[in-house]
Amino acid sequence: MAQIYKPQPRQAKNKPVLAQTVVGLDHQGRGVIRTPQGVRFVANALPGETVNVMVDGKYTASLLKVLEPSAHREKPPCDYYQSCGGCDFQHLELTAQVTHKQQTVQEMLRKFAGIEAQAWLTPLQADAWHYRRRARLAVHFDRKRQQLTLGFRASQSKRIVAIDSCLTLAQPLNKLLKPLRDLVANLALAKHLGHVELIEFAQQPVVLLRIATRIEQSDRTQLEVFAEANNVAVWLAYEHSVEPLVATQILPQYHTDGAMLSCQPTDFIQSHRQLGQTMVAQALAWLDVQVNEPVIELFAGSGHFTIPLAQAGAKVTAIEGVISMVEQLQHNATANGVAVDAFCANLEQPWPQQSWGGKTYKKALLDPARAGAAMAVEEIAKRNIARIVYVSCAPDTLARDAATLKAHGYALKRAQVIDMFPQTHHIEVITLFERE
Ligand SMILES: C[S@@+](CC[C@H](N)C(=O)[O-])C[C@H]1O[C@@H](n2cnc3c(N)ncnc32)[C@H](O)[C@@H]1O
Repeated sequence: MAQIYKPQPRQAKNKPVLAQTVVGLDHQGRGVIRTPQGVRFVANALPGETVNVMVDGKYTASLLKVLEPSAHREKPPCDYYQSCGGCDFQHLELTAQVTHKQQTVQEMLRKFAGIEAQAWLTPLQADAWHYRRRARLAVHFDRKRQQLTLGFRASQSKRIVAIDSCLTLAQPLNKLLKPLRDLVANLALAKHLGHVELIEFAQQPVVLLRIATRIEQSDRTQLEVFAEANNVAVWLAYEHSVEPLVATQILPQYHTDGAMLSCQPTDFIQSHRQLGQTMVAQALAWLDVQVNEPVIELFAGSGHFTIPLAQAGAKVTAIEGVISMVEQLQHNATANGVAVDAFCANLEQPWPQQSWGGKTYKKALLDPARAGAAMAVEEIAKRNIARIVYVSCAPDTLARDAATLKAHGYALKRAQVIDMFPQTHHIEVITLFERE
C-alpha cells in the first residue's frame, strides 16, 4: 500500500498543573486563587479547598481535581450539572450559598458605597428545588441528521445540552420536557423555532414558541392535541406580536400578595413560585404604607407590587417602560377594584418633562432590572422622599445607586437577601433607605 503523509493532530500546548488553595468566592460564585501570574477565578472551586487547576485564560483557571474538599461541598444531585449552564452552585451546601450571597452584597456596599446596613434580617427562603416558574429552552434542528436538540445552553457557550428533566424547574414545567421534545421534533416549525419558553401560571402552564414564520395547519393540529393532553396553553410569539394558539384562550394569571393579576406570557414575572409573593409582603411591611399616602413605584411591570400597595390604601403612581405592561397594570387595577395612576416612561431619562415628575411623594418603591436605577435614585433623592424600598437583582448596581442615596443623606436601615435563585450564584436583595 502506498505510504502517504498524514499530518499529526496538533498537541494541546502543555499547560502546567498547579496545586492551589482557594482563598475566596467571587460575586459570580467562582473560587479565587492566587497564582504566580496573578489572581484567577475557578468555577466549581470552594474557599478553603486545595485544588489542582490549569490556567486557561487571562483571568480564569479550570478545576482539574479537588485534593482537599471544603466542609461545605455537596455532591451535585443533577446529572447535567457539569455540562448544563443553568446552575453553578449545586456543589455548595444551601446555607453556605445564602451566607455567600449576603456577604457579597455587604462587600459591594462597603467597597463601592462605603455603606454598612444598620440591620441584616434573616434571609427569606422557600423551596430550593423545583422552584423556577420560567425557563427558556434552546432549540436546534440539525438538517443533515434530521435531529432535534432541545435543552439549556452550556455554560459560556452556544452549545445546547439536551435535557429530560431539571431539578430547579417547577414540577408542572419539568413534566413537560419529554413530551415537548417529542412534539417539537415532529413539527414542520422545528426548523424555524427560535426557542421555547415554559412559564408556570396560576391556571395552567404556558408553552410559548418564539417563531419567525406563520405556522402550518398540520402543526396547529398537533399543538392543539398536545395542549389538550398536557393541560397547557400554547402561545405563539412573533417578532412584534404574541397570540394564543386558540383565539378564545384568556390571558394567563399569577398570584401576588392578596390579588390575582393577568399578563401577557412574554411579560416579566418573578422567577420563584413562592418568594414573589413573600417579597411583596415584605416590601409593603417595610414601606409601612398609610391610607391615602402618595407613593411612587418605579419599574412596576404588570402590577406585582402596585396592586397590593393600592389595596393597602396608598395612592400609587406607577411607572413602567413597556406600554403593553402599563396597559395591563391598569387593567389589573380595575379588575381588583383599586385606582392607580400608571404611566409609561423610560426611567433612564430625567423626570422634569413628565407630568408625574412634579408631584409630591412620601415613599418610593423600586424594583429595577440588572442595570439598576442610576437616574431614578437621583430624581427620588432630589424630591426629599422620606422612605425608599429598593429591590435589586444586581448587587453591583445596587451599591452604585446606594452611594447616590448616601450622598443625599439617606441611610441603609435594613437589608435582607431573598433566595430567589437557589443553586445559582444570582442574588436578590431587598433594602430600606431612610433620610437620616
Ligand atoms: C425586575 S422587573 C420588575 C417588574 C415588577 N416590579 C414585578 O415585580 O413584576 C423590571 C421592570 O422594569 C422595566 N424596565 C426596565 N428598564 C426600564 C426603563 N429604563 N424604564 C422603565 N422601565 C424599565 C421592565 O420592563 C420590567 O417590567
